[in-house]
Amino acid sequence: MPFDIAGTRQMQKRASSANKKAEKMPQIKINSSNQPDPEPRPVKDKPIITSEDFCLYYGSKAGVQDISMEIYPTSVTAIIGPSGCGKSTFLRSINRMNDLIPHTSAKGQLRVNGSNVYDKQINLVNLRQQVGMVFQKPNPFAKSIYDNIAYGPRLQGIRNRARLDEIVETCLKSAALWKEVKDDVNKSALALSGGQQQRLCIARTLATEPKVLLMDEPCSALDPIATGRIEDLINELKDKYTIVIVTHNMQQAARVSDMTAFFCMGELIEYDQTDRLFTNPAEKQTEDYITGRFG
Ligand SMILES: Nc1ncnc2c1ncn2[C@@H]1O[C@H](COP(=O)(O)OP(=O)(O)OP(=O)(O)O)[C@@H](O)[C@H]1O
Repeated sequence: MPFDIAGTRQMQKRASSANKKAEKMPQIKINSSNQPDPEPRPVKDKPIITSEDFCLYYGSKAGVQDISMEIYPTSVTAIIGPSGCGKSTFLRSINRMNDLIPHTSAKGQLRVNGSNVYDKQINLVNLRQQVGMVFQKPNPFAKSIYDNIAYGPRLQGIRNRARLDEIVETCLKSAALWKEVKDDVNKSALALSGGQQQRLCIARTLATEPKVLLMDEPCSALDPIATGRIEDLINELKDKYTIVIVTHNMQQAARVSDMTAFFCMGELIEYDQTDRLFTNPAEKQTEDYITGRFG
C-alpha cells in the first residue's frame, strides 16, 4: 500500500459513512485484475464545475495547461502536487481571482453551473458570490465579528437588522463558531485566535450563499487543533456546498476529500476517488509523489 490511508482516516472521526460517499460519487471505471469491470455506478449529479482543456497563462508562461476534469456538487475535491505545479493557479481560475494579476490569459473552457467563467459577458460579482474563497492566512476585516459577516449581505442590499441578525447567527453556526462568540459578536474580529479567524472567514464567505467554496491551504497557518476543527467543518459543509481545497498535506487530502486531483508541472496527471488515488494510483508519477519519492 503506497499510503496508509486507513490509519490516516482513523485519525479523524469522520461523520460521513462510506455508503453516503459512494452514493455521491461520479461514474468511475474500476480496474480489477481478473474480474470483468463491474457495472458503472449511476451518475447521480451533473458536474457543477467542468474544465475542458483549460490553460491559464502568466504572460507567455503556462501556469496550468490542458486541464480537463469534472467536479461534482456537494463533495470535497482536493488538489495536491509539488510546489509550483499549478494548484493555486487552477483554484484561483475558478472564480477568476487570477484577473488581479496583470498579463494573465486563459484558453479552453472552465464552466461553473454551465457558464464559462472566462466568457466576456460573465458578471464577476455574481461569479464570486457563487464561488467563494478562503485563503491560506485568515484575513478578517478590521471590523466586528458581526460586521465581517454582514458585509457581503449589506453589499447585496440587505439592510433589515433582524434579517442581518439571522444571517450572522446562521453563518456563525454553520462555521461552528456561534457557541464561542455569540456573546461577543460586536467585538473586533482581530481579537479572535487564528483558528477562530479562519472559521469567521468561512462564515463570511457563507453569508453570500455561495454554491462553491474554494480553499487555498486553509489550515497552513493553523495549529493541529485548529486544523482538526476546520477539517471537521469541511466535512459538515460538504452536505450543502461543493468544496475544492488545495493542500500540501497529503494526510489532510486523504482525510477530507472524496476526489483527489494530482497536478505536476502545470498538468493534471491523475484524478480519481481519493481512496483509490492514495492506495492504487494509476500513474507512476502519482505513486512517486504520494510515497515521497519526489516533491
Ligand atoms: N503571479 C505570477 N506571475 C508569474 N508566474 C506565476 C505567478 N503565480 C504563479 N506563477 C507560476 O505559475 C506556476 C504555477 O504556480 P502556482 O502558484 O499555481 O503553483 P502551486 O502548485 O500552487 O505552488 P505552491 O504549492 O508553491 O503554492 C509556477 O511556475 C509559478 O511560478
